[in-house]
Amino acid sequence: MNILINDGAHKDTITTLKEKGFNVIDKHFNKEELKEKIKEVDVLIVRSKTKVTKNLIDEALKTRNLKLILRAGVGLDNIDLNYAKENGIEVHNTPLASSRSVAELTIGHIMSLARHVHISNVTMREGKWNKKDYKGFEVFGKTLGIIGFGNIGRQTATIAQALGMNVIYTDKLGKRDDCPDFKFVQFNELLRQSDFITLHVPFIKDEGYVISHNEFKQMKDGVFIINVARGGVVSEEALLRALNEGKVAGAGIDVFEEEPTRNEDLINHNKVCITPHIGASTAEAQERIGMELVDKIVNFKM
Ligand SMILES: NC(=O)c1ccc[n+]([C@@H]2O[C@H](COP(=O)([O-])OP(=O)(O)OC[C@H]3O[C@@H](n4cnc5c(N)ncnc54)[C@H](O)[C@@H]3O)[C@@H](O)[C@H]2O)c1
Ligand SMILES: O=C(O)CC[C@@H](O)C(=O)O
Repeated sequence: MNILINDGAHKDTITTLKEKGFNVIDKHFNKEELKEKIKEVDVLIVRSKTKVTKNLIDEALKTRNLKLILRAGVGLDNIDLNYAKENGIEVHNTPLASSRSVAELTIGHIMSLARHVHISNVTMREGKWNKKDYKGFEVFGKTLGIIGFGNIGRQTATIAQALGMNVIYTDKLGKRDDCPDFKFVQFNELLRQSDFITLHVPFIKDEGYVISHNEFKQMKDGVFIINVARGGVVSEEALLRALNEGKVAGAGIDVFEEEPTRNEDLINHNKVCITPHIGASTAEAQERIGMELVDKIVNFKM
């Protein structure tokens, strides 16, 4: 069986797959190259970089070798899921393997914003000692509003609660009966009550932004926004305006409407703590993801 790992994988994943007798191609093919390569592949493994579009699937269908697409991670927005399934190609992700890592990055952004860590790193390297400008605040007692109370949202809630934050959440599926420690509120109520708002929802193209101009208007003055979910769930244009008008005091952003982002206004904004889509980029998450991929391949019935 030919397995193409197009966006890299943990070294143990590759070794284990080879030991089990699979032919592993651990190499990145760009969009054009992949159109050819996909014809000889049985299993395609991708992270977020490779876009598995209808066109790419059409190329695969010319030989019908491709039977399984594995997303080494959670979000399936880079894969044309319906088209793959309609054509008998199975698609799976690794839904739990990175939740803790993404939640920890969320808390990292919160702490950085509260204490100016991100901007101190910039100004100190410019030779400045801006001690007076960097009076922060404790997160203890502050209200964290979580939009999307799935795997990552709930992990974030647990850590935030341990820090003494008052956690409220909303979810399109409503109140979760298995989470009695956390208070469910309606979406608009969460916008009004929160000091920090963090999103942990999937990007669904047809649904558009979850947070845009109208939602910013309803928030507290001086609110902080964290988006480690997906570019496209928060409007970058609306966020920049809210930051510049002072409505939003700071933002922690790991994901962008276009990646790699070229949004210089966002990248260079003093009130933005920024990371290059590294939510799942920890040794532990990648190892767990890798082992889950191996299990899925070994148990896949060709
Ligand atoms: N930054 C990263 O590296 C990174 C890593 C992993 C996942 N992610 C992103 O995080 C997202 C969430 O991951 P998860 O594992 O928690 O997913 P999940 O499916 O466990 O939870 C998502 C929750 O959001 C809810 N939801 C969906 N749309 C909503 C909306 N508009 N308003 C309110 N609730 C809504 C769902 O009902 C669900 O409970 C993923 O879809 C992915 O895009 C990012
Ligand atoms: O591939 C990555 O590193 C990002 C993964 C992350 O966004 C996910 O949805 O799992």
